[in-house]
Amino acid sequence: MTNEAGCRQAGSVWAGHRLRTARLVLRLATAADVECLPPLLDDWEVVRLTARIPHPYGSADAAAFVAEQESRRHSGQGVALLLERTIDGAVIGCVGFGLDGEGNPELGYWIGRAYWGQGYAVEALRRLIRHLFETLGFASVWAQVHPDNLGSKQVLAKLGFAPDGCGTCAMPARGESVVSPRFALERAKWSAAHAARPHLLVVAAALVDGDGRVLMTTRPPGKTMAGLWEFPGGKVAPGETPEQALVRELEEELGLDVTESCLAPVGFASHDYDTFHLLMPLYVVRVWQGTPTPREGQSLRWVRAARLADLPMPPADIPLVAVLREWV
Ligand SMILES: Nc1nc2c([nH]c(=O)n2[C@@H]2O[C@H](COP(=O)(O)OP(=O)(O)OP(=O)(O)O)[C@@H](O)[C@H]2O)c(=O)[nH]1
Repeated sequence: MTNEAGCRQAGSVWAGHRLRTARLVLRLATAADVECLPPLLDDWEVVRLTARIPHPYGSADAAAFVAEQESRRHSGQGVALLLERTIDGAVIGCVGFGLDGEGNPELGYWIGRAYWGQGYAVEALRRLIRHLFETLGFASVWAQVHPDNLGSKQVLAKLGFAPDGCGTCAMPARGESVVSPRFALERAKWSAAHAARPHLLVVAAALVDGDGRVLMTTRPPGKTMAGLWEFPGGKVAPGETPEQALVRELEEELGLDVTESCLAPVGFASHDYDTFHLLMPLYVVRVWQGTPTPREGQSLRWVRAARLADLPMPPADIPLVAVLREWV
């Protein structure tokens, strides 16, 4: 766990973890990623304020990056994780860290230009930071950004980082060094904010038809995780029982009439999203009045239980797929 200087080694603590967020999987790069990196990184606007990404950027640079990251990870210098979108498997950017001389992680990140302004950097870094503090036990993390990189400063502010002086930042790929502001986040501050995240009670239904297929719906445009496939349902309102909430939600979302007596609880999701903890009982429903009609712009699909795992879904739903296989 520690190197000769007494520092924790990144390679010895990063055993290939894949981290999930609401919309992303954070994973190590492999040789199969070499072709997807140049379309994202051969873009001056993306790389001009970064320290080490060459410009122009081609397949040879991507292959060198993948090889270098493997050796950095194994030698305990740092870890880079590509951001893969759950909905379509597209690689959209990268987050990572390198250990400084005192063994503290310094964060780095970039997002492909087509994916700017959608909260992906904050979402991915929030997950990485949580892993660094909660699982790997680091005491603080820091980052240094080019003075002109306003977007990057905003990302760090949203994550709770505070200014922490200035330092000279070598930018070998740009052929210069720049005096840049530093930002830091201590574990105690992060822990207090994280502990204050709310619990959310949501209720969901697996509507099962006569052929044993389950009705899945996409999250409507404009909602969090839009486009991912989920079980119909929604938040339990104050004063409602979960069953009452489900009867209401199925009528609002799908125009279906179910009575509470038709609802059979079969399991629940307890998922710690980075900004709230979800508790979601799942009910199997086999009897209803009406034809499922998308009333909120969602898509509908009847899916065999054995094929549910093929759909991109919120991370909380993944364990429920196995539960449903036993019931359907
Ligand atoms: N309905 C539903 N929500 C889910 C599932 N999985 C999952 O993580 N969630 C999460 O649970 C929360 C439900 O919120 P929602 O926006 O659907 O609730 P709602 O219909 O009451 O929406 P509203 O607050 O816009 O009125 C969201 O954060 C959603 O991402 C699922 O399978 N079904």
